[in-house]
Amino acid sequence: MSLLTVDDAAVTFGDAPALDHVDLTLEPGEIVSILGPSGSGKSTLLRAVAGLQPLTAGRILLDDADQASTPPHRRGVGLMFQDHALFPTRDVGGNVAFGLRMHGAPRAAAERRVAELLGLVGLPDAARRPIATLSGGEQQRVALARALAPSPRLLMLDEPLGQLDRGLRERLVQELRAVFTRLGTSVLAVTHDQGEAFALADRVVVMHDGRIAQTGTPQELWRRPADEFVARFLGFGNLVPATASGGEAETPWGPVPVPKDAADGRYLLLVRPGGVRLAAPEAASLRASVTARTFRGGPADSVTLALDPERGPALEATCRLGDAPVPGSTVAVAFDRDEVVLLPQ
Ligand SMILES: Nc1ncnc2c1ncn2[C@@H]1O[C@H](COP(=O)(O)OP(=O)(O)OP(=O)(O)O)[C@@H](O)[C@H]1O
Repeated sequence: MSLLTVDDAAVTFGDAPALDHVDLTLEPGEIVSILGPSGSGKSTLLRAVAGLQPLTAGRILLDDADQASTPPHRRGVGLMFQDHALFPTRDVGGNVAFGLRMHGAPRAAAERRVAELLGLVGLPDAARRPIATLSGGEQQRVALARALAPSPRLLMLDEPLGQLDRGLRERLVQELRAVFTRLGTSVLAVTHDQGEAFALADRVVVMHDGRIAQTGTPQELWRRPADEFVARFLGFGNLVPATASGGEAETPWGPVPVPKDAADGRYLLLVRPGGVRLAAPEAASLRASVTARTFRGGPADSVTLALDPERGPALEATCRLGDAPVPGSTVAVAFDRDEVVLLPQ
């Protein structure tokens, strides 16, 4: 039995659909990220599940029970928003205990739970600290402890790390995943940041104009974006129209090898930057000049190259720093079949 079932859910403001007949399930213990650009309907979906946004059509089920007549506070879901609004006049412990006391937990039990949660989020001795003395990252952890305290059956996060700087976000997202995995918490998290979605979730749902464009594990989305929108949203740019026939495609760059099992026909062809290889001039038929190179770092000492080929649109390639040609030089380019994806036109 799925924990959450969104069944053909629609929300319309005026005549514009904010949620356009969306189907989604979430299993117990699963962490799902909703990823999409601004205005794609992410928050509307979250608010609908929480009961804060009525549906125009369709159903929300939790543990198979239709929630149409269940008010938000009886749905057993926890919410943590970007603007996490801690109570400034209560100390850390008072903030974390808030939901517990609301649910009628006795004081001693609430205090034990607060101590347990503050330990879990890495602030074991902070219960009596005033909110004003906390850094942004510490406030975020307190907000998380507060949302987790009543043990919601589903925890929903709306851009939970949106206001923090990049380094802190990357660290916190790993901590969040570790905490959720340890507790077995079921999570639905909204973000417009691909890195955050990939680092946090077991499964990512990409939204576009109120619809689900693609659902899959981070690896599946990265390996096989379903269409041009998803590919571009994930940052892929090497896209050209192509006609495939017999394991090869005719493209503006010339012939490109395509997956062996691809049916003949017309496609939009994507080459991931890692599949644009710098080759010996005699081994490749496409020459390109290097227009820029950007050091990305990481364990592979990776560099991104901007290439201007003799035919076809600009190309992006990645290589190791030690192998990277300097801007202004001419290289020969070959395409790696395994890094080519054929998308519908
Ligand atoms: N209360 C409202 N009244 C009218 N239109 C709304 C309302 N709430 C959302 N919308 C519209 O619905 C669409 C989806 O909005 P939503 O906030 O769900 O998008 P989002 O993906 O969460 O965007 P963001 O990342 O900017 O928060 C947008 O076009 C938005 O303008």
